[in-house]
Amino acid sequence: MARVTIVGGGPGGYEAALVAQQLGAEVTVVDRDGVGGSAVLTDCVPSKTLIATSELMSDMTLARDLGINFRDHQGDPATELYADLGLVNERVKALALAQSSDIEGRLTRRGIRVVKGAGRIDADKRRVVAALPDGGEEAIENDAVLIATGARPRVLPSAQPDGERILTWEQVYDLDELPEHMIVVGSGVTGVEFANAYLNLGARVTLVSSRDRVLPGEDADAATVLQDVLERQGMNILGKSRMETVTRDGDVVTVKLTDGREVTGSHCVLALGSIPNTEDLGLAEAGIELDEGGFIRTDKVSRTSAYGVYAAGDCTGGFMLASTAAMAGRIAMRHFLGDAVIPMDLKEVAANVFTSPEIATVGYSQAQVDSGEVVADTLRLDLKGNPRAKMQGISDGFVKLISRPGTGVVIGGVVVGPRASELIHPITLAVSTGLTVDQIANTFTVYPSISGSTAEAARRLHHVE
Ligand SMILES: Cc1cc2nc3c(=O)[nH]c(=O)nc-3n(C[C@H](O)[C@H](O)[C@H](O)COP(=O)(O)OP(=O)(O)OC[C@H]3O[C@@H](n4cnc5c(N)ncnc54)[C@H](O)[C@@H]3O)c2cc1C
Ligand SMILES: NC(=O)c1ccc[n+]([C@@H]2O[C@H](COP(=O)([O-])OP(=O)(O)OC[C@H]3O[C@@H](n4cnc5c(N)ncnc54)[C@H](O)[C@@H]3O)[C@@H](O)[C@H]2O)c1
Repeated sequence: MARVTIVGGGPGGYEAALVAQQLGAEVTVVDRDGVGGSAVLTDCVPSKTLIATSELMSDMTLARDLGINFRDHQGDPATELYADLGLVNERVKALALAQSSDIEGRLTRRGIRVVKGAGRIDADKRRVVAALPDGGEEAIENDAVLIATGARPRVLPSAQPDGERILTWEQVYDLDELPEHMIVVGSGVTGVEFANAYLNLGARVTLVSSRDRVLPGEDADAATVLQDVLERQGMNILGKSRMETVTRDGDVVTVKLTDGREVTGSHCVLALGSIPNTEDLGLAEAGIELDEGGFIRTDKVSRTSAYGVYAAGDCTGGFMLASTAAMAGRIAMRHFLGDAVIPMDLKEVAANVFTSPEIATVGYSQAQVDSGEVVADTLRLDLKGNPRAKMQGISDGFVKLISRPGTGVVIGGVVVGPRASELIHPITLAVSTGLTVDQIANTFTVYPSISGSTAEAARRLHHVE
């Protein structure tokens, strides 16, 4: 029986473990901080649970537009909603811990051994050494190793988190009161999601964005729509602003920008990107190549430069998502254990920014079309003309389709709107299976529905010969 050791129990590691066990291997997962990884314990799951509450707050704030008012027990109008952040965060942490223990239970029920400890590859690659919490060590012999150790928040010497008012995204769940004024530094996906969540929860929010618009890596039209909505709702977005230092004096946090300006608030979240957990793993000694950012270099079937050693997930960089981590881990195990392998195609990855509105994307981007990297037709259809959107009071958002000229094969798409994360699926299916705009256009959609706009966009891309 082939023996596989997986170092890291996040989505990259635990999904691989399940596949390897299914394919007949004897599997050990060595995990340091809790099965489920950062995805479940500190990043993806807690942030999306917090956002679920913040979305509800935002919907309730908009209820008046749809004819709903609130009144108190005496029948007097009540207008003020507030979030009890202590309760919200208790729910967030409980849900994350429960999910971690569900996953661990699933692994152990399948006969996968979980070792709590920090793993590293021995100079002899056939062995992983786990440093155990009691100070002891365990050497685990194996035929293949998967490294899936993830990444952690990037911090700077000039902006040291104190866990109370200057926070990484992992530390925000210990807040028991809503910050009066939250300053979010960094306007990538993490920064924008937190800025939007705290705004919806009722905090004053300033977002320090180093570029001229938020979400520099996303579709420019989508980022512009989101930025307009956030500013309309009162967020102070400081564009082209780089944080130099963050300091705290009592209850006041000061963010100093490189141009000398200063912003003061009650709290600050640092969302400056991630660095890979690739130190102290014995990688260099095992002949495993890293790139200049410290990420493990892998090929499309998750092989590293060392025979028998695979890597998956955030420690390899690229598209840093739970879904891609899980897929890379599964691919590694299928490859090693001789099952049919379909190499990872990043053009088929659907991703979502969980803001209000959400931004979901798949495939080639408008930027790639505009730069000439890919030749395509693009069409953007705003949701404000959609009957369901009108009924629901949705005025911001659009569907964008990107298709090959001539054949009409769909190669990309963007949806901006409520639950865009769900609406992107048919477009993802089209991209991965090569459907044409005409096939989408000729598929029934429910009337009235937001997805009617996807079909309508496809109809508008039809070429009459
Ligand atoms: C705030 C935030 C929100 C996010 N939201 C989403 C989202 O909504 N959707 C999405 O798809 N992605 C999201 N992501 C990205 C997603 O969380 C990551 O891509 C995902 O966690 C990567 O999984 P992984 O298995 O590579 O690593 P991780 O989840 O980081 O797991 C790695 C595990 O390895 C362990 N480990 C590290 N070193 C060792 C060692 N030496 N020995 C043993 N164990 C070790 C760690 O303790 C951890 O348990 C978000 C990221 C952030 C920061
Ligand atoms: N919904 C999701 O799926 C989700 C949510 C969060 C994160 N993620 C993933 O995690 C990965 C990382 O995203 P991220 O947003 O954490 O990191 P990022 O690297 O994309 O963004 C960090 C931002 O911080 C800015 N920055 C750095 N130093 C700064 C300074 N001194 N002053 C001002 N700005 C500064 C950078 O310019 C950059 O725009 C992404 O690949 C993303 O896909 C996914």
